Amino acid sequence: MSSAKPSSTVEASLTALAVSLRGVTKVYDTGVMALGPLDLAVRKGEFISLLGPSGCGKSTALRLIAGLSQASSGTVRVSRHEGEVQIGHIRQGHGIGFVFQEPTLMPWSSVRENVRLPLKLGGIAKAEGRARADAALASVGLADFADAFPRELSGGMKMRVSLARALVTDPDILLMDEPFAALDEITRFRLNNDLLALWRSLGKTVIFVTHSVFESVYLSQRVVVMTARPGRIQADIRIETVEPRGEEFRTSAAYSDYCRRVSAALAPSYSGQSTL
Ligand SMILES: Nc1ncnc2c1ncn2[C@@H]1O[C@H](COP(=O)(O)OP(=O)(O)OP(=O)(O)O)[C@@H](O)[C@H]1O
Repeated sequence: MSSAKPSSTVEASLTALAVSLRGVTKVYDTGVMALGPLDLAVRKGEFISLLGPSGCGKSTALRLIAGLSQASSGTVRVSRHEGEVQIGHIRQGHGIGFVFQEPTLMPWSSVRENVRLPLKLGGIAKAEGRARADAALASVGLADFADAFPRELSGGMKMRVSLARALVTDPDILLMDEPFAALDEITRFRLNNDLLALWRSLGKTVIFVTHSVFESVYLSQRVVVMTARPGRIQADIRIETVEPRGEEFRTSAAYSDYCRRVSAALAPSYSGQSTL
C-alpha cells in the first residue's frame, strides 16, 4: 500500500480507498442493533454525506471509522499516511479529524489554545503548536480571533474553531457529525461554502453526517442514504455538476432534481415511523 500523501488537488487523490466497511454490524451492550450489515467504500479525496432517519446509526458508523468504538462483526479499514490499517490495531483517532454537532470548546482557554489542544496532547512543542493553530484558524477565516475566548464568539464562529481544531493535526480524513445543524440558515450556507473551499484546497476525504437533504446534495459528490435502524445502505446517489459549486448550483434545476431524487430514496426509511 502506498504511503504517499494525497496531492493537494482533489482529482489527483481519487485513486484509492480511504475508508472501507465490509459487512459491519454494531450491537450495543443494551442489545440494540444500531448498524448493518453495512458495506461502504469511500475513495481518497471524496466528499460523501450519510443521510438517514434519526437513530439509524450514522453517528455509530462515524465512531467505528474513527476507532472510537469497535464493530461487532465485519471489517473497518482506513487508509492513512502510514498505509492501510484495520481499526483496532491503531492509536485511536490517528489521522482522523472529528467535528461534532456541539463545538465542545474549553471556555477557560483562548481560541488558539482550544485549537492547539490535539497537538499539545500529541506532545508537539508549544511554539510549533501555536503556529499550527494560527494557520488552522486562518484557514477557517478566524485569524483575528486567536486570542478571543469562546464566550466572545457566535455559534458559527465556534463551529469554525471546532473545524480548525479538527484540521490542526492535518488529518487525511475528516468526519463531521451534523456540524451545522444548530446554526441559522444563512450561517449554515456560508459554512457550507467555506467547507467546500477548504475541501477543494486541502484534498481531504470528508464523511459528513446530516439530516438535511438540501445540505447533503449541495456539499457531496455522493449522498449515501441509510435505512432505518439497523442502518444499511438504501441508496447511493452520485451528485454530478460543474465544480466549484456555489449559489448558482443551489438555485439550479439540477439541484432541485437531485434533492427530489434523494428525498424519494429517503422516504422508505421513514415508513412506519412517526413524523411527529
Ligand atoms: N453508547 C450507546 N449505547 C447503547 N445504544 C446506543 C449507544 N449509542 C447509540 N445507541 C443507539 O444506537 C442507535 C443508533 O444511534 P446513532 O446515534 O448512531 O444514530 P444516528 O443515526 O446518528 O441518530 P441521530 O440522527 O438522531 O443523531 C440508536 O437507537 C441509539 O439509541
